[in-house]
Amino acid sequence: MFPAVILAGGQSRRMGQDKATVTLAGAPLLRHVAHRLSGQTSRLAINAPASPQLDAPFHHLPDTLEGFLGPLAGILAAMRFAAHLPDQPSHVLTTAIDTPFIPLDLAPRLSGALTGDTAISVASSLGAMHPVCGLWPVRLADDLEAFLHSPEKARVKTFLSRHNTAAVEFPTLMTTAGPLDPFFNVNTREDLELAERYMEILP
Ligand SMILES: Nc1nc2c(ncn2[C@@H]2O[C@H](COP(=O)(O)OP(=O)(O)OP(=O)(O)O)[C@@H](O)[C@H]2O)c(=O)[nH]1
Ligand SMILES: [Mg+2]
Repeated sequence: MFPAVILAGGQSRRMGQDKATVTLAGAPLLRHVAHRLSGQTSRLAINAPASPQLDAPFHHLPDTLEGFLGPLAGILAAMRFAAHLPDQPSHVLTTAIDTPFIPLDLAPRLSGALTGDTAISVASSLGAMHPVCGLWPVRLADDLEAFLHSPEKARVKTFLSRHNTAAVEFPTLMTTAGPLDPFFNVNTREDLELAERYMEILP
């Protein structure tokens, strides 16, 4: 199993409140993501500017580069964290704070795609890639840091295009209200209301 880092280093501008602390079905979003990752990872950390005021027993990782450089800055912090772990994992899993329905088989399926020359494995659903949800080789940390200093910097997809990347397609979740994208993204208050309704009807 690989370590995992929940990326919560964004500014939550659309939500207007730090998404790590937003409550869904009576629990912070962070709890939902951590719950869905439990059993899939060797250890869990959260990437955020400040340690969330939650009773979370997770390791806290601030970005290693300043200036809100986007999700890749969090992915770099995740790689640097993994590189210092005693078991020296080859890869680190990342996922966003605002996706409370992520697949329960996320890590094994992403890791199953790491064959041959494939360096990075990222999630996809309904034909769309979710580039912040992936398995990243720890050895690419210096390359990523150099990329973050280049003019193209922030775009995750540009970084992915520089490496052999596998996109792993995940099926929709079946609910009584129809299919639900497992990577449904809670960015706004309206998304949060929708997520509340989905929580009630998830099997
Ligand atoms: N470490 C780090 N993570 C980021 C940064 N920007 C976004 N992220 C993370 O990337 C994921 C996707 O972010 P978005 O939902 O697009 O952006 P957000 O900043 O959370 O919210 P908005 O401000 O409303 O766009 C989330 O897990 C964010 O926490 C950043 O500058 N640094
Ligand atoms: Mg988002």
